[in-house]
Amino acid sequence: MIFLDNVTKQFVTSKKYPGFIGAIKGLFTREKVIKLAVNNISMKINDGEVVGYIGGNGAGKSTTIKMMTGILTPTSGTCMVNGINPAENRIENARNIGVVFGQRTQLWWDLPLSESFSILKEIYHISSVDYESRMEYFNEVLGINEFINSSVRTLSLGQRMRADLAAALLHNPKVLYLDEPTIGLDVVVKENIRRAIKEINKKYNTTIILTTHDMEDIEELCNRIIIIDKGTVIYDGMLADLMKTYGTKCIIEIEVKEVELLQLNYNELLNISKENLSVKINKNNICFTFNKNAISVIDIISYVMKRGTIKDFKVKETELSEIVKEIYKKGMVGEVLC
Ligand SMILES: Nc1ncnc2c1ncn2[C@@H]1O[C@H](COP(=O)(O)OP(=O)(O)OP(=O)(O)O)[C@@H](O)[C@H]1O
Repeated sequence: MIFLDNVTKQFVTSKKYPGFIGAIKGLFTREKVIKLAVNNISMKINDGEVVGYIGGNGAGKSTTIKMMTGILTPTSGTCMVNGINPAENRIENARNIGVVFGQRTQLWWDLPLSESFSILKEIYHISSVDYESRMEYFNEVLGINEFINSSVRTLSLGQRMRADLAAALLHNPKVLYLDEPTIGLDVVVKENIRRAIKEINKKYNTTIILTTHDMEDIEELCNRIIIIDKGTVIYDGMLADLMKTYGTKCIIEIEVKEVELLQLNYNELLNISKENLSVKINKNNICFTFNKNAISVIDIISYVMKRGTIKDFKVKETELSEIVKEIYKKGMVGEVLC
């Protein structure tokens, strides 16, 4: 279990002055600047959960993960990972965690991949029996045997990500931190990586903390999300609840045959305010943008069908990426959309 209670991290840096004179001045003045990167956050993540930890650039995600991995010490508050204080027991904590950074590899660049795995086996004191069975499993879910004898520098980005994931999991850690695990990958490889992550979570009950800007990763992998903004947790709950509350906007575009249908006042006829339904006409298309809590897709379609012929229609629901974009811009105030 991961447990954070009122955790704060502040960085103290020296004030920088612009230009050459500024640089000289900086040498003689000791003016400090305090940056509150993480501000009093609390969370509890149970074993086996897959949690999306998201936020805009500079929100405080990496700082939080660094405290969970023991790289940084909290300025105040309690951070415990599987009963261990990571900053005080870095080595013990390292045995329980795996980390994958999409942007950089943790493997030995010039060595064949098989050698990297052999080194990790020794570092983590993995028994030969466990090593063999895990390698077999990683080949099943990640297909690593295809390139096991190639040096890491020659691997494609997709192969390298699969190798990095296997390497992070070789010692069967209880917690896996994934930082942008699908960045730069094509859609097929992304799908494979996500499927492997799901399988590994199911097989080993690994707790997974995923930080990403890719909302498809979140939708595919996480039931729960935690959103951080300016160092503060602004949402911690089920993804489905966030979608239900904030994903109320829906768009239907209906192509009709009769021109009379284009001239109706739908707000009046459907008895619905302009706030909950806006209608735009474009050639023979009527575009309804509406709040799903006020009126349903079926209501609108059946109303139009009763009065004329529908040639075609398209429905577009609000995507998670749109909701999250609005939350990053405006915070969690009121209904974000519609
Ligand atoms: N070592 C440091 N010294 C001073 N300030 C820092 C340090 N590390 C991070 N910060 C600041 O703390 C804030 C949070 O940074 P952090 O790296 O945790 O954000 P993030 O959410 O991971 O962002 P991104 O998505 O861009 O990686 C930022 O304003 C950053 O500039």
